[in-house]
Amino acid sequence: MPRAPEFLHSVFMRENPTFRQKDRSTSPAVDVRELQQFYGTYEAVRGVSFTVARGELFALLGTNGAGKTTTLEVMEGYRAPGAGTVRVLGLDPYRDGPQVRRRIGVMLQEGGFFPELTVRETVDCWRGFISGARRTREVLDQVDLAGRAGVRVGQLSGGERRRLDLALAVLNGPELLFLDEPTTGMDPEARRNTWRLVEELRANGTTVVLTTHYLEEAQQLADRVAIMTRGRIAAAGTVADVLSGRGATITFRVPAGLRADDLPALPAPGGAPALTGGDQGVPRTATYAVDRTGPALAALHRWAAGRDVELDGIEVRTASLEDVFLALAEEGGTARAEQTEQAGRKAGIR
Ligand SMILES: Nc1ncnc2c1ncn2[C@@H]1O[C@H](COP(=O)(O)OP(=O)(O)OP(=O)(O)O)[C@@H](O)[C@H]1O
Repeated sequence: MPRAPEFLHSVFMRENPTFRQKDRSTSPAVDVRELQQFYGTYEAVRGVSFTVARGELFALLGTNGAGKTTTLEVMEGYRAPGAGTVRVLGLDPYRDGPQVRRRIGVMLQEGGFFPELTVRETVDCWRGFISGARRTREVLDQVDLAGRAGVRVGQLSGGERRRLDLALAVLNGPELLFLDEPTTGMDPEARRNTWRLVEELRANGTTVVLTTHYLEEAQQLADRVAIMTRGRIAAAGTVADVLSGRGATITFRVPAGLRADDLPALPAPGGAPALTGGDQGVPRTATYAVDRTGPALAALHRWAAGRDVELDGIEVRTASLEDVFLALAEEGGTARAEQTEQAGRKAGIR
């Protein structure tokens, strides 16, 4: 037997199908299905699907021109989907724009500010557009700009401007925050402070969707990531999911007096190591790329014990997000070729 509030809730939901459809608590924060987006005839986003759960921090990664910002702009309601469906907090962000915008915060790649206004005046000015906005002082404290409140925006550093962008994005106390490359232009300390702030927001229940070029940022912050290349999602999941099965490298200094032929073939793709160094005082180093570290290390230790040699400087390094990112970028065409193509297109069409 349901208790009274649950019972009333279930009756209300049954009698109000429209409300049920927009139920805030059960629908994912973001639900993107088979999204396609075109610029003229160019298909910038080619059938992308993912969901972001409430309270999750989701990072969209990818090479330049992969389609991250375009996907973000559809989620933010700035563009109608070319094909497919997008739901944000259970609503259609394009059709239900005003309703959605009240509940989300958006930090664009480049915010437009009036350089003559001070930081405080800028925030006050934005507060005028928002009902129930948070207090200026509170928001400036949160982004560590309270000490710069009286400074003209034109005199802020690049990193400080990004923090002002962030202040404006969280002014309405959003349930869902979109951050497009939030730490670009920040020094390492400011970047870490921003990570702390984003972690605090998430700890307080805010859902965060971010794009970033800093892979350690995604590795540090994200519950789940999706890596886009050329308009498609090439890998997605937790960082551990994305790294799983991506292998590792085993490196050690080649013992003195041994030739390349003396080194063992390990259970690894190709079996043989890559050799580096060996002249001008640089020690000769062997590196094996292996799928599974256990059998490869066991074989290496058997070989070393049999020859009575030391494996000096041995290091086992599992694949990082950067390794996976670069491998995927190469699979989708080299990142460099892609960037050149994008630059040409941007120059011609934008
Ligand atoms: N207004 C536009 N007109 C024409 N092409 C565009 C336009 N905006 C984006 N594009 C193209 O669409 C593709 C995806 O661009 P998008 O900005 O979404 O990529 P991105 O992954 O965010 O890249 P970056 O990391 O460089 O910001 C690119 O090839 C880009 O050149």
